[in-house]
Amino acid sequence: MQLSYLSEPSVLYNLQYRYSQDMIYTKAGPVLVAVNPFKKVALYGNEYIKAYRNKTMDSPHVYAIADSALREMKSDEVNQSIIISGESGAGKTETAKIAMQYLASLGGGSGIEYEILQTNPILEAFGNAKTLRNDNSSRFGKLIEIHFSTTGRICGAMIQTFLLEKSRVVQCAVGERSYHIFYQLCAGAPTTLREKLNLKKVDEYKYLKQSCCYSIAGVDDAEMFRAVTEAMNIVHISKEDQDNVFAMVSAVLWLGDVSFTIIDNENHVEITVEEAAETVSRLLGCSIEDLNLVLSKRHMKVNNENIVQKLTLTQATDTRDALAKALYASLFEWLVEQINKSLSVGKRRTGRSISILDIYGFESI
Ligand SMILES: Nc1ncnc2c1ncn2[C@@H]1O[C@H](COP(=O)(O)OP(=O)(O)OP(=O)(O)O)[C@@H](O)[C@H]1O
Repeated sequence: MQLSYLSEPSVLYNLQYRYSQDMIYTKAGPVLVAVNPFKKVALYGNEYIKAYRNKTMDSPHVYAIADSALREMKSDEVNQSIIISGESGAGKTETAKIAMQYLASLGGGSGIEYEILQTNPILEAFGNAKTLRNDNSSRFGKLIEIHFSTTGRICGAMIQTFLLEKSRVVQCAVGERSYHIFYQLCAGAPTTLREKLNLKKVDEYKYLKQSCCYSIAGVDDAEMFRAVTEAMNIVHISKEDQDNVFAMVSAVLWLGDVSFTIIDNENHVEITVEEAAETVSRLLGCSIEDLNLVLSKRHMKVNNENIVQKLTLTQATDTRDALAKALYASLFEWLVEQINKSLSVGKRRTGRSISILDIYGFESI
């Protein structure tokens, strides 16, 4: 904002110069430009929060943006929105979390702010994956609406998610991973759960094997699994529901291993009754016959008549993958629903809100 001559080279030079001094934030009118440092920078924490709250610090920062949203919400009595945009790996999700931390710190007190922050590990486990650009890439868009009471305290929140990348569940490029939760569950499930869900090692599942990538440098999936279950406890997802969630995650993995046997010379198939089919039907709570019916036959209604068409190998494989994607997407939606119930504002919704939009990056090469 202080540049005398505004041109692309001078803007870029200044961004680069500031970046080299670890000044990753620059102000351009009401817009904050954040350049991903890809390392820990000493710009966050209680001291900084205090300084921005007391206005003893005024250099460009996400805290300053969150602070003005909070102030304007209170003084003008108008709801505020913070829109975070940028390409994949730019730092949107981290920036959204930093803004949430500031709001939680200033508007906290009831304890609900801690629950709101704990939704991050859950949504990241089920909706983030390692891509070639970003080890923790959000594969969905998120809008979080944080509600404040008339006294300016956080009283609840509502999360909306958009466009989860379902195809990743069944197909994944070499060097990338599917959703973190698959690896976390296999690495961190305690023995009893492991036996109940008949869990194998990650490199034994067809869906996970195709990308030849099982771990992320510096990330302990078993430890992350414990963090996710802890976060689920905090947002009041019962132990029984958690077990059901993990049963569905395991069912999706095992679905990828369900194979078919050709039964005639027109390439029609039936499900092969072996460990994969048995495990899937047990975890889903249906019989193998029902699973076979769903995966190897198509039911149609023509002129009020029910017609059953046998599927070929390719069609049955596509149906199996579609079921895996639909199961996973429903599970993700269900989780968001449970989180929203736990954070529900309900009758406490008396004041205003600040929304943070973190919409996922576009891969431009
Ligand atoms: N302020 C920051 N300080 C330190 N590291 C950061 C910061 N912002 C981002 N990073 C690093 O960059 C990585 C990618 O950031 P992030 O996941 O927020 O990107 P994104 O824009 O949300 O990407 P996608 O669209 O793929 O989800 C983070 O995992 C973290 O390592």
